[in-house]
Amino acid sequence: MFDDEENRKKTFLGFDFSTQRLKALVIGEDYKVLHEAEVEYDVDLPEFRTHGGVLRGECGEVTAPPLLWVKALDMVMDRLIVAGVDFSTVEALSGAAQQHGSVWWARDAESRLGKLASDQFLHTQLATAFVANSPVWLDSSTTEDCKALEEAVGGPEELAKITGSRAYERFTGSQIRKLFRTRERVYQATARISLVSSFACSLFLGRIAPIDLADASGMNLLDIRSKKWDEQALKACGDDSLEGKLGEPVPSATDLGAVSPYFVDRYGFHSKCRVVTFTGDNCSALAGLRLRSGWVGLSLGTSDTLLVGLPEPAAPTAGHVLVGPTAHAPYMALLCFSNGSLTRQNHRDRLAGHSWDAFNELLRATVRGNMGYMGIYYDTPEILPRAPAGRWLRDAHNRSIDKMAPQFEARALLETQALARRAHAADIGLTIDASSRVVATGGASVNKELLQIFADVFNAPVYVQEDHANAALLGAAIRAADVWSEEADVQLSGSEPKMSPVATPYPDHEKIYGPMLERYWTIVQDIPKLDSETKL
Ligand SMILES: Nc1ncnc2c1ncn2[C@@H]1O[C@H](COP(=O)(O)OP(=O)(O)O)[C@@H](O)[C@H]1O
Ligand SMILES: O=C(CO)[C@@H](O)[C@H](O)COP(=O)(O)O
Repeated sequence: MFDDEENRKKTFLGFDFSTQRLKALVIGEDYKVLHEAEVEYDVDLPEFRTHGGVLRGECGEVTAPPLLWVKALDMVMDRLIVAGVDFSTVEALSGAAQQHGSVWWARDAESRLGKLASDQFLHTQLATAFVANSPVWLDSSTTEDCKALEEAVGGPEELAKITGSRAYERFTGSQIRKLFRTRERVYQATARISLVSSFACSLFLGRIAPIDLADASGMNLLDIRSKKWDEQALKACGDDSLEGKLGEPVPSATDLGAVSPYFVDRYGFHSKCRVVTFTGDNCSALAGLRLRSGWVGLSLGTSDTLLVGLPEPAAPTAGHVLVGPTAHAPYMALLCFSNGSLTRQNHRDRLAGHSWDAFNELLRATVRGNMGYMGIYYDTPEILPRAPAGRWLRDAHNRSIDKMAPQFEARALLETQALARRAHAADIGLTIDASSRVVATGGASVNKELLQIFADVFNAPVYVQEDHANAALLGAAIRAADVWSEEADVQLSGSEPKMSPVATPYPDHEKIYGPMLERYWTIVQDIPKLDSETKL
């Protein structure tokens, strides 16, 4: 280690508080990954009794205990030490988190954050810092609140024009409204409301961190043009205290200050280590992939999402437009499908045991197009299209069937998922042409059989980033590095990400998947209760 401040080794730390696990990674000045660690909630913290990182209620409520995330942070920090991280070299840190979830802080929480004892874990000191479990993005229990919010601002189109989205059950505005309506005492006992991203940031900052503008766009409360809270939407979701509980949102590239003394004393961070605004995981993935025009990001995490950078805001009829996380992407479009990796994993377990290799063997036992068998599998209520949990299977004549052989089920699940992603992307006007490429990331992006299906269905080559399979996590560290470099006026050698093609479409893709794309819409029409007022 050098004594000279300028020549000191410089590293950047990123976190991803995602649905199923907390991941952390350290990059060097060249943005190459030096160390990594993760904590899987279900496995490493079984005392919280989560399944897939969440707790499910009987009427579509899905929550997570915020203390789970705090304890996971205690654990991941220790795992980073074991991995050999020297925290004194970290110049800046930032993070990503699952979007839309809200954290409800008790009155004395902020003062506690400011005077944490460094000889104790965070989770023992913050055990009573929260007044409620956190509703998360899988929650679908707020249909009534969505309707009221849309009515209050003049209808769904008007809400989409202002906030970038029609009302969605999982968005924070309707979640806040529900808590205000059904648990008013808890609402009144709440000093501040954070998103999961700003909550996680607060732990490092030692005070409640401001909400990031990109992630704030997933609340149905922010005017995405003026970048201020929308008064009508706030009024529809809470009382006069709501604006104060949320605080003023800030751009994603904001240096919020130095890391709290707790981390300096306990882990040996430099006292000047900067904390950069934490953002939503999809926003962070867009930043980590550094998407160019014509490229479509495909995040295959617990949810599947499609991400595209936009030069200007828009009012989508479906999906979302968010304030962008970087100067290169002033706005971004996001399509989210709730039945992603966890649904694939459930059916893998059912059809092939606990092995992806065995599942891929099943896929290889069938042909592309699956002899006409198709299947929509919603283990959890779906967001796009808005639909209840259920299963809709079809034979080659489009007749409804109850079951099919395991190899046909395996391919039907994956092909119909990819067709749905393409169909809904086309529905919001996303065109795929000869210059398009799909850039895949997230846990399932290591599965080449799956990526081949996406290449054929999208008629575009699928690339993955060579540096790391998790762009949200890498994006968090890169954002920290970019903000630090700008402020310190120090050029870092971090280069453009290296992308490798992993799947290219076969010449007969259109013949096979063109008709299936049309059949997808006919199956969707058979799914009951699709109107916006029906409870999921
Ligand atoms: N080889 C694979 N094929 C398909 N899916 C995989 C494979 N390996 C891991 N996954 C899936 O990746 C998911 C986790 O992805 P990740 O991006 O970490 O999710 P999240 O960020 O939402 O917690 C798991 O649900 C798992 O099923
Ligand atoms: O709700 C959304 C996006 O609108 C989800 O994409 C969450 O942000 C969860 O992300 P993953 O844990 O699946 O990456």
